[in-house]
Amino acid sequence: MTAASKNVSPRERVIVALDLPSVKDAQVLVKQLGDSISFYKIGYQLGYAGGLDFARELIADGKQIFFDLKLHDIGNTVNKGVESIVKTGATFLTVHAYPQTMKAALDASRGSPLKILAVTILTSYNDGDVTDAGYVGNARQQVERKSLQACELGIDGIVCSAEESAMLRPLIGNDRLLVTPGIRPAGADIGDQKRIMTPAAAIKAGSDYLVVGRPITGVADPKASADAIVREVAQATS
Ligand SMILES: O=c1ccn([C@@H]2O[C@H](COP(=O)(O)O)[C@@H](O)[C@H]2O)c(=O)[nH]1
Repeated sequence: MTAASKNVSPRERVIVALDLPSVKDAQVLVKQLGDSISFYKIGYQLGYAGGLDFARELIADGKQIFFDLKLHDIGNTVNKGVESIVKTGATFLTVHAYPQTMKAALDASRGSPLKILAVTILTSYNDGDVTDAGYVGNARQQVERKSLQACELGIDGIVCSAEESAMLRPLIGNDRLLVTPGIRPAGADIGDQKRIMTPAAAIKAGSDYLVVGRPITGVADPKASADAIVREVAQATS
């Protein structure tokens, strides 16, 4: 956990991934979760189904929004895209951790409250997947290399697995955020994730924010699951 997030409550540290097919489904879930959750992530599925406008509604209702759009394009395109995202009032936006991309995003967000997060190596990748993607070295080494590059450019935060949080914290310092998907409460279905940690272990390893999707959205009682995860985070931070 960083100085940058020291005043963040356990509830705000749990970001629910709204990976749902429609705004209607998302509205139902957000209502079910009520005050248990205050931070939502919108990615491809909902984003391409009206989620960008829905984000504005959530922000107007006092929720925080993480746009997980994983931008990667020529600098000018990324820069203009980020300018549009700044106007929504979102809190976080992801870009892939490529230097031109990160620089363009940071230039566009400068002076705004939007924080740019660099996606290093996806949590669904193991070492074999990293090799298949054409990288030299293993997942951990690539996460380290990309994170250092991102920090040199002045990135606001890193997206990685919580498995790398303890290794990264001393390297990236206390002012940058570690945002970690691939969170699985003990006994939860792992799905396609490969580099995972429990909520408590992730917080203890130094993660600032935990991204949780299916362990909340895919269970019979999402609110009970969310409350249990927030409790686990609270215990781990106390
Ligand atoms: O490396 C990454 C980057 C982003 N994600 C996103 O987080 C959620 C995780 O959902 P679960 O259902 O809890 O697996 C999902 O929206 C991904 O797109 C990630 O998993 N890993």
